[in-house]
Amino acid sequence: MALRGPLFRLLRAQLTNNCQSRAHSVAVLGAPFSKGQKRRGVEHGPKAIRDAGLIERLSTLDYPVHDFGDLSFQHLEKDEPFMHVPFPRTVGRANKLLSSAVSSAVAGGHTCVMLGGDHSLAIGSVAGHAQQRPDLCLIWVDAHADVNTPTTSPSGNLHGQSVAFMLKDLQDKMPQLPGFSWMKPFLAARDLVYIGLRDVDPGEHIILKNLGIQYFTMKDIDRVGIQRVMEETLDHLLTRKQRPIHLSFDIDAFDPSLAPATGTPVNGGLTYREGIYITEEIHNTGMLSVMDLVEVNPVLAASREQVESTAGLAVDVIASCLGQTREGAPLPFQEIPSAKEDTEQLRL
Ligand SMILES: NC(=[NH2+])NCCC[C@H](N)C(=O)O
Ligand SMILES: [Mn+2]
Ligand SMILES: [Mn+2]
Repeated sequence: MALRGPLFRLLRAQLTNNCQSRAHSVAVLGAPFSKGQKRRGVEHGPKAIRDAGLIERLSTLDYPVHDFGDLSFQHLEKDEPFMHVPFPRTVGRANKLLSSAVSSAVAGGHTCVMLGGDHSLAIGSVAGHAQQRPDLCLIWVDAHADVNTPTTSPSGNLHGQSVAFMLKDLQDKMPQLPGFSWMKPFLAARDLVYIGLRDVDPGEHIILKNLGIQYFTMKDIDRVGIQRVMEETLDHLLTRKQRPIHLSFDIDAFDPSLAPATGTPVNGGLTYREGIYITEEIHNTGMLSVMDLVEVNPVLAASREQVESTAGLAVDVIASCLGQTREGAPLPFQEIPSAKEDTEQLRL
């Protein structure tokens, strides 16, 4: 008997899930770093996320999980600002170190989870990923576009400029910053999609429009819904070919009522369900290769509960990227019921 219809789809989904979850081990890499902005505390993000039970949660998902601990970053004493950009050499050096660590994790066959730290770390994380997978595409989930250049940046902070370092199309707008001679821009504007934007600086708006970057603001999500946004995102990035996804997830994409412990909160953010829908859809592509979870700052929380809810949300996002579902875990391969039993169950 040929297998067709809902039963076939169920079995295929279970087999795919099993193949996906067995194909990769997960490498967790902590990046306790805060010099991409001026507030203290975001360097404690990796500890807060681990304390919220990350490793335990990931080990329920049927992957080998390797926690590689935290990288150790140096703060350089002599690090004069470049224009109004603070700590350029410290940020450049930290990202160089992170890029080799991510590159090795990917080369070692792991799906890599980078815990920040501030969002300037995406420079090293995506660059290290691109060393191994030059064909990657980037999904940036954030209230902010982080695509300022040193000239357009209102704050000077490098966590608001990460994407500008990556884009080949912005090369002629980027001065050579001390600390960054190790990297060359590697990303085409068409290989990037933003989701969740609601605080975009004037210079960033011009860059998004001039380069024709695909982006979905919170207003777009209000208008068409998160399902359509994800369909369009994945069509845009994966239709021409299947390729590795880098997800850079800034916790401030969520509404501040859900993620209060962060440095640059903006009202009107993602709901819990929108955020988890994004990560479920990314997991379902089977193409997630590296993810960043950044900007959890326990020091800025008003209470212990706020630290726990923000870090707990980070754990939920990461677990959902790696296959935790809202419909229960897929059955292990051996326990898939026989076709006959299953047909009977479906009839019930
Ligand atoms: N990763 C972040 N939280 N970035 C916030 C950036 C805020 C502002 N656009 C700036 O460039 O300073
Ligand atoms: Mn942000
Ligand atoms: Mn950001």
